[in-house]
Amino acid sequence: MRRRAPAPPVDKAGLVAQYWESHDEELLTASLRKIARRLPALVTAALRLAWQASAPDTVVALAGNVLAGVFTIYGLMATSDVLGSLFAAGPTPDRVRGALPALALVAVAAGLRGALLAAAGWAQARLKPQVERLAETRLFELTTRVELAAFDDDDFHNAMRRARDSGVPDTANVVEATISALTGLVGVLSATVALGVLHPVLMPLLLITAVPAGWAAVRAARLGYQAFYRLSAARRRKFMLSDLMAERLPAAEVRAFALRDFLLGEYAKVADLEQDVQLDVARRRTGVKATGDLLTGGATLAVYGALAALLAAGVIPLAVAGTAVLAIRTGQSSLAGLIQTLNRLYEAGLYFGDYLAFRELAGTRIPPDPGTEPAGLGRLAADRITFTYPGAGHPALREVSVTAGRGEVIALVGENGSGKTTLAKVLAGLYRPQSGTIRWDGHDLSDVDLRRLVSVIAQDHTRWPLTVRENILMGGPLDEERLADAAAAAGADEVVSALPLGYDSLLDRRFRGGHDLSGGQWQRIAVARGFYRDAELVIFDEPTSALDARAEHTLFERIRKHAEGRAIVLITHRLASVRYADRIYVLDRGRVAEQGTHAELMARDGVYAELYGLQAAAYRLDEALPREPVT
Ligand SMILES: Nc1ncnc2c1ncn2[C@@H]1O[C@H](COP(=O)(O)OP(=O)(O)OP(=O)(O)O)[C@@H](O)[C@H]1O
Repeated sequence: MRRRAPAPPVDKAGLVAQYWESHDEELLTASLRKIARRLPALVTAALRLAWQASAPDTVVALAGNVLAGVFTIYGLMATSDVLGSLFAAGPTPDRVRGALPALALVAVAAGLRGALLAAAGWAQARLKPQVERLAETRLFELTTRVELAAFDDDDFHNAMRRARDSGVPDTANVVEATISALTGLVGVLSATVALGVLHPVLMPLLLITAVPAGWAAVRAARLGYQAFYRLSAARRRKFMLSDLMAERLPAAEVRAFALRDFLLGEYAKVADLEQDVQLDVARRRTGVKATGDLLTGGATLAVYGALAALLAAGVIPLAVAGTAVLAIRTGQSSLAGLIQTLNRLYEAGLYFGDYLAFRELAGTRIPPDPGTEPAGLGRLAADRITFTYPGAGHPALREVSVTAGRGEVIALVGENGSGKTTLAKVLAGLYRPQSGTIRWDGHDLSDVDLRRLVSVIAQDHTRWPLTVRENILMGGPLDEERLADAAAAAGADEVVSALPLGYDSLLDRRFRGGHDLSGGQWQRIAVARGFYRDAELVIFDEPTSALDARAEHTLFERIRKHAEGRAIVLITHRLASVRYADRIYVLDRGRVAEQGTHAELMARDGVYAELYGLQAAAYRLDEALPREPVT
C-alpha cells in the first residue's frame, strides 16, 4: 500500500501552507519534554548516516569530544591540587615549588584537551560535506528512479520538495548538532563529576546557575521561530516577487507592461512587515537576554554565598572552593550551549525526519526491476488499455487499442486533451495503465527493459542547459557520423553552424558565453536527439509545432525515412502531414473514435474527415484571398 503524506495544514488566511512551512507550528509549541522524547531516535539516525558517510571521521569526532571531557575532569582535579599547595601553610617559595608538579599536570591536561578538541572539530568539519553529499546522492538516486506517475501526485511532490529544500541541508546540521550536543553533554558531565569528586554537596550548585542561562537560550530561540512563523505568508509573497523582478523569463513582460513600480511597491509592503517583525523580535530577545543575565547574576551570587557558607562551616577547604568556582563556570557554559544545541537539533531534526520519511515513501514508488532487453521490435500492441492520472476524476484513456509494427508510422490525431500524449507515454512504458495490456512482441511491457529501445521527443521537451552536443547525445556514446546525420535530419545542422562554438556552444544564457535559441531552433535540437538515439520505437509528439513551413515539410519526410527498421508513433495536428501514415488513430475524449489510413478515414466521413476538411478549407480560403497589398 502506498503511504500518503499527511495533508498540509491550512493557515489563518485560508491558504494551504507551503511545504517549507509545515513544521513552523511544531517549532513554536515544542516543549523541552517533547524535544527530549524525540532525541534518541534522531541521534541514532544522525549517527548512522554520519557513520555511512565516513566512519573514521565519526569515530574521531565522537572519541575526541569524550576524551577531551576526561581531560577536563583531570585538569580540574590538578587545579584543585595546585590551589591546595598554594593555600598550604609554609613559606611562599616552598608553596609555589610544591604546586609545580600539579601545575605541570594542569598544563598537560589543557594541552591534550585542546589537541583532542581540535582533532574532533576537524573531523566534525570534514563530516559535514560528506554527510550532505551522501544525503543528496541518496535523494537523487530515488528521485530519478521512482515511477513517472509519482511526479503527478502532489503529496509525493510536496514530500520531495521538503526533503530536497530543507531535509538535505538539515541532514548535515543534525549530524553537526548531534556531535555538538555530545560535546556539551560531556562538558556538563565533566564539570558535574569534578564537582562530585571535590565534594558531593557542590553538584547542585551547577544547576542553580545554569537554569537561568538555559531558560534564556530556549526563550530566545522560541522568539526566533515565532518571527519565522508570523512571516511565513509574507515570505512566500517575497519569494514570488523576487522571482518576478530578478529572473530572466518574466524580465521582458515586467518591462513591456511597465510593472516595475507596482512590483517594487508590493515588495516594499512585504519588506516593511518583515522589518517590523524582526525589530520587534530583536527588542524582545534583548529583554529576554537581559533577564537571563540578571537571573544568572543572582544565581551566581547565591552560589558564591553557598560556597562561602560551606567554607565557613569547614565543609570544604579553600582550594576546593576555588576549583569549584572554575568547575561551575565550565559546566555553566557547557549547559547553556547544550540546551541551545538541543533546540537546534530538534529543529533540524524535524526536517531531517522529512528527509527520512521521503526516502521511505519513494521506496514504495520504485517500479519493479525491468526484465531483459528485447533484441528488437516486431510489433507493439496495446489492448483495451485504460489509464487515469493520479488524483484525476476520470480516465485520460479508456479501452484504447493500438498497434505499431516495425517499419510503420502510426499517427495519433485528435483535439486538445483527447489523450494523444498520454497514450504515447503509456506506449513508451512511462506510465502503467490500470487495466488492459501492452505487449512488445508478445511480452508484457512491464517484463521488458525498454530504457534503450524507446525514444520520446516530448511536446514539452526540456531545454537542457548543456552544450548542443550534450543536448543531442544525452549521455550516450559519441558517434560523430551519426551526430552529423541526426542533426541534418532534424535541421539542427543549420542551428549549429550559426553558433560560434558549434556543437560545443552552451545553451544557457545564465552562464558566460551561453546562448539561447528560438523556439523552433530548440525543437530542431530536440528532434535531433530523437534521431540520434538508435531506438526501436520512436515517438514524435508534435515535433513540428514551432517549425517554419519548409522545415516542417522536410522533417516529415525525414521521419518517414526514419521508420525503416523501427516503429514510429507520430502525434501532430497538421493533418496534411499524416496522409502517408500506415494507420491513423483518431482520439476523442480518451477513446479511439476512428482508425484507418487517410483514404479510409476520408471515405468514412467522420471526425477525421471533418478536421481534415477544416484545415484544407483554411488553406483554400487563404489561396482565394487577393494578393495585392492592402492599402
Ligand atoms: N499530468 C497530468 N495529470 C493529470 N491530468 C493530466 C496530466 N496530463 C494530462 N492530463 C489530462 O489528461 C487528458 C489528456 O491529456 P493529453 O496531454 O494526453 O492530451 P493531448 O491529446 O496530447 O492534448 P494536446 O493536443 O493539447 O497536446 C487531458 O484531460 C489532460 O487535462
